[in-house]
Amino acid sequence: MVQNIVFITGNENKLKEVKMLLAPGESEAPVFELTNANIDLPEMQSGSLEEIARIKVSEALKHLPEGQAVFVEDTALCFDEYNGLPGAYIKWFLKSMGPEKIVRMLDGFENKGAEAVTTVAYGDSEGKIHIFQGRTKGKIVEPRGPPTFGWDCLFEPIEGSGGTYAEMEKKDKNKISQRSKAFAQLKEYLYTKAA
Ligand SMILES: O=c1[nH]c(=O)c2ncn([C@@H]3O[C@H](COP(=O)(O)OP(=O)(O)OP(=O)(O)O)[C@@H](O)[C@H]3O)c2[nH]1
Ligand SMILES: [Mg+2]
Repeated sequence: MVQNIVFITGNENKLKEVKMLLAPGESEAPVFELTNANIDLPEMQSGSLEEIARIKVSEALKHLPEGQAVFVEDTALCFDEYNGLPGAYIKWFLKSMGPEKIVRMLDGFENKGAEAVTTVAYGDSEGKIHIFQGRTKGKIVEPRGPPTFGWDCLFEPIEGSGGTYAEMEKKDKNKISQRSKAFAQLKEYLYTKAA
């Protein structure tokens, strides 16, 4: 039976990527159907990315009928020189400063290293929570590429071919991004559980 799973997010760019990442492969029979709900969930902030995602999905479960499977994700951008900050707070830094000033936060530091982290929390039909996490290392650079998605224009992944996320085709970003690594684990879990 094809199970329905709801992805709760207010972020159109995330939704676009996640739809691509969870699409069944050519030889795969779909085991779940993905729908989306834009519910503005309260986001508890914490130093623990896992705890943020866990609480976020618990909030989501409160809005849904019992037995509905759901997932959320929370994405952080962690600077090496800041010992992991801004982390999950990057959203608020972006909102108040914009990408240009975020780059200036590393002026005076030689090490521009950063790590993008996506943490997925999946609440299954029994309300049990499963956590999956993907990480991609890179560096913070002067903005390059269209400023359409958060900090995409200032993050240059090491695994890529030298471009920022914003300069990459979606399909290429999806080969190496922290989000693709986290969702590959969720997909694997959903497919093996159904087997
Ligand atoms: O350049 C980017 N490439 C990415 O791959 C990416 N993923 C997330 N973000 C941004 O980082 C903050 C995360 O906050 P966040 O995880 O709470 O997201 P959100 O509040 O926008 O959506 P949601 O919580 O409703 O799902 C938000 O400012 C997002 O726009 C990204 N920026
Ligand atoms: Mg959010």
